[in-house]
Amino acid sequence: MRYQSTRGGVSGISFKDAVLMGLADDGGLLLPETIPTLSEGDIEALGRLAYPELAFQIISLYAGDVPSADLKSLIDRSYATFTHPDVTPLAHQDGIYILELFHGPTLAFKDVALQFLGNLFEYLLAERDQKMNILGATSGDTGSAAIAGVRGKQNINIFILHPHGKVSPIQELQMTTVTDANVFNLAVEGTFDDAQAIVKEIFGDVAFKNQYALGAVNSINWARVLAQVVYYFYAFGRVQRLTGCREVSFSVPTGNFGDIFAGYIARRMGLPIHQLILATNENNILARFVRDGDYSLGEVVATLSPSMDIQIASNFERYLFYLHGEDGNAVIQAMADFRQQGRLEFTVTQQERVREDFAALSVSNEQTLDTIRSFHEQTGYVLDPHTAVGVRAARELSGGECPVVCLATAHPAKFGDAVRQAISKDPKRPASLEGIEDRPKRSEIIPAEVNAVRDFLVKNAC
Ligand SMILES: N[C@@H](CCOP(=O)(O)O)C(=O)O
Repeated sequence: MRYQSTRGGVSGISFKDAVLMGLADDGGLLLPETIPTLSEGDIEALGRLAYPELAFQIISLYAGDVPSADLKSLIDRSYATFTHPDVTPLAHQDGIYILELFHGPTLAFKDVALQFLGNLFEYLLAERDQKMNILGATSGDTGSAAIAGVRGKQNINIFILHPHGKVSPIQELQMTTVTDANVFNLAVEGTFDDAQAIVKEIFGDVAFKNQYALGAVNSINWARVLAQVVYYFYAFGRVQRLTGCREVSFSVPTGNFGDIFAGYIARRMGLPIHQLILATNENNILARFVRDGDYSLGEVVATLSPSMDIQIASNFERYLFYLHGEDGNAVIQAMADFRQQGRLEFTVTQQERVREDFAALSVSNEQTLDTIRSFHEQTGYVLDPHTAVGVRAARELSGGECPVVCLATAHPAKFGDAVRQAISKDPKRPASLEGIEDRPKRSEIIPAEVNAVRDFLVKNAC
């Protein structure tokens, strides 16, 4: 399998090189040159596998340059850190299947990919006798998961930018209480979009990127998306065996478009996904895009689901690539138009295609609280606010023709304030959060300026 950039300036590179390159050197995002397709029989057989074995089968299709035994051992180690034997168990509550993606070390779906990516980086660096400085941006969950994936590892330093004061208290503590010498938390005086723009600009300076061996942990890194494709197959297999259904719908709370893009890839591989429901909070650019073709930039607003407080979704460029018939020049033009005008126009045909690919809903804070409350009343199950956004969208948009899986992206204990507002009691705390408030902390407040981050990195790079 070879990889190409959405902007056409990089092609023919291997999986290993794509993982280490992160953002493509032409500023685009990397994608496989072809998407392998699977037969109905293959998919049914995959659906019977245990999670690590399934992950191995799917990831192998895209990572042919990693010897099988090595890949298997990387994957097995990555999922051994999950506290549930099924890795991503499926709960059935009130007619909806809840795919619990939060049993990893930092209690969010990001662990599914970042436990793997941390091990993969370590493996690739040892093989090439190289070092890496990871630079990433987080609206709350990616940061701690990436840190957990590489803390204490040899030859890797990690620099994570989060928007100062705009992540939940537990999310912040999960990052800042990791005081290993290779971990640097930077609280940026701005929004997640500011932080992500800084990261992308620094990656865009290819000479600097190469000099400091920068690595990407955000879903701009193809390995992130790939590892997330796996759980769509897993959920499909489990639900198919339970219900005998031919198709399954998925409702996906998403801010950076990575998680739902993984579902889009799964569908391109042949997974019979009936509806892919894109669920956003009040930062609704993606929902407006799907529903009305209105892709225009708004202000980032703070909501009860802070991990989705995003306007500029980085993976959107990957979808644009397909929407523009895999034409890199059209993507370059679209990205330039968006930078200049803060909006994009789509033809009627493109808008129709988008509505075939996705359904979408923007869910308000009030509706989020109402969903946590009513779901709890009906089932006793406590949703985190992001999952509540997904459940709300599933309820409103799925036609009931086939089962719906809602991706449960985080554990409710990460968002105690929102849960308390909804059900007047605290969510149960998993053991990993016990005493987190009392641990020593380390982070730096930094202006939302490229040079400030660049200087910090230069001083602290490995
Ligand atoms: N919601 C994310 C934002 C970064 O997204 P990513 O998938 O590109 O890492 C977060 O919680 O940090």
